[in-house]
Amino acid sequence: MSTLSADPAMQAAKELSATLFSKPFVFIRGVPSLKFLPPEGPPEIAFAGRSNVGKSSLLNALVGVKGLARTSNTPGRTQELNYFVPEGYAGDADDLPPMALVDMPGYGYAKAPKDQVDLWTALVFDYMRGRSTLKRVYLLIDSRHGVKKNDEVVMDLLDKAAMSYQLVLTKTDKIKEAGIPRLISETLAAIKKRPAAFPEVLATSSEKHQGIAELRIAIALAITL
Ligand SMILES: Nc1nc2c(ncn2[C@@H]2O[C@H](COP(=O)(O)OP(=O)(O)OP(=O)(O)O)[C@@H](O)[C@H]2O)c(=O)[nH]1
Ligand SMILES: [Mg+2]
Repeated sequence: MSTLSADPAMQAAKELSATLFSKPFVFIRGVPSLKFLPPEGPPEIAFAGRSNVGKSSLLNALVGVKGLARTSNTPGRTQELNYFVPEGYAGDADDLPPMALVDMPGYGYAKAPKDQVDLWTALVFDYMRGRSTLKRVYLLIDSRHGVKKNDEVVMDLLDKAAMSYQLVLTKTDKIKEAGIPRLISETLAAIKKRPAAFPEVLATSSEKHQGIAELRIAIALAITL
């Protein structure tokens, strides 16, 4: 047995991830501006990244429901902070879901007017800076493009806010499998000196369902921190 699987914290996270993702998830709220945020309650996990990087697709792969979060070829599909929770909780103070997943608008290029994109970016940045129940931001990076200038800006903001984040490579089915380990080490090198970055990079493909079990376990660990 490897040291990792013998680790009691890892074992507990595996069990928690199995429980967390055993129920169907439902959409509960779209938040167009901060004043519509739900009261702070369950631990939140949010997905950030450039437009079209695959945030909504990754959320769907995590919960196992195609089309729950709306996806599109057109950058700028997700336009609000969209909250998803496991079903079966009333949502009152004494019956809160164990966590909420938050799909967010992308930053950078989108097929939408600039003013609109600026508003989405401000919404995402303000939410990530100021939400005390936000446990971790998953910052998605397209495997074909790597870390870009606007990802660096987001990481600067998260480091400054001391908001924990972890990088996730997406769409690995679009690159040669042999190139993945090198891409992971290059990405790790890019975050080495960043204080709030989790020192591990996950590689995923929502299309091929790769890296999804690992991400579920990482989320289970993150919400128990
Ligand atoms: N090949 C491949 N395509 C993917 C994968 N994940 C997402 N896509 C495609 O990439 C496009 C964008 O996916 P979305 O999930 O909508 O991306 P997003 O980051 O939510 O985009 P915005 O909401 O516009 O910021 C869609 O055409 C998806 O089908 C993947 O793992 N592999
Ligand atoms: Mg989206």
